Amino acid sequence: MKINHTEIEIEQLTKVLHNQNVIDGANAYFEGGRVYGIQGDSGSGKSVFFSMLCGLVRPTAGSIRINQKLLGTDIMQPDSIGVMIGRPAFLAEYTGFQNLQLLAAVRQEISNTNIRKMMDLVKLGSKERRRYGAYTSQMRQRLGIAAAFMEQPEILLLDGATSELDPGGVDMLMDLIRRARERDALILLSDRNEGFLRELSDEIYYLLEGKLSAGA
Ligand SMILES: Nc1ncnc2c1ncn2[C@@H]1O[C@H](COP(=O)(O)OP(=O)(O)OP(=O)(O)O)[C@@H](O)[C@H]1O
Repeated sequence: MKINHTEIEIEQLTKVLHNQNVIDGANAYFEGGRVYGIQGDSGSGKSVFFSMLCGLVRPTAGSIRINQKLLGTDIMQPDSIGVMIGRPAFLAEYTGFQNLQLLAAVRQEISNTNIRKMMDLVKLGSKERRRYGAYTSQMRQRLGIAAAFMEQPEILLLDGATSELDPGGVDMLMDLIRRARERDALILLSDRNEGFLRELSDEIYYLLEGKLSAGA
C-alpha cells in the first residue's frame, strides 16, 4: 500500500490530571520515514502522551495536527494507525487468528492470507489453533505486535512493545520497525529497553516533569 508522507504537528499540548500537568506545553514535529524514541521515568507521562496522539485521551489544551487535520475536531482518530499501549487485550475464547480477523473486518483492507503471513512473521503461525486464553504472555505480546503492524499503518505508536519478548522476539520487532520506516511510516517508541530504543531511534525526546525536549 502506498502511503503519503505523514506528519504530526504538536503545539502547546497539555494534559492536566488531578491538578497535575502530566504533559505541559509540549511542542514537536514528527514525520514519516523516521523513528522517534520518547524517554522518561516511570510515571513521566509517556502513555498519556501516546494516548492523546491516537485520540483516546483528549488534551486539556493545545493541538495535535495529523496531516494538517486537527485531532478531536477534523478527525476523531488518525486514519491509519497501529497502536500498542499497555498490555494487549483480545477475546480469550477466540484463536489469535480469529482475533486478528475480527480487527481486520473493521477496515476490510487485508486478506486472510495477509493475516496468516503476519501470524508467521511474529512466529505464531504454528499456534494457529490455540485460543488466546491459552496463550503465554510472550505469545500475547506477539499477537499485539501482529495487530499493530498487519495493516501497514502510516503511524505506529509502540509503548512498551518489547515487554515479555525474548531476544529473538526483540530482533523480530526491530526488523518490523525498520521495514515500516522503509515504507515511510512514522514511528513513535517508548520502551524500558534502552538499547532497543537507542538503536532504532532517529531522534530521542525526553519527558521530564511534563516537559518534552529534544535530545541528542
Ligand atoms: N486515567 C488517569 N487518571 C489520573 N491520573 C492518571 C491517569 N493515567 C495516568 N495518570 C497519571 O499520569 C501520570 C503519567 O502516567 P503515564 O502512565 O503516562 O506514565 P508513563 O511514563 O507511561 O509510565 P510507565 O513508564 O510506568 O508506563 C502518572 O502520574 C499517572 O498516575
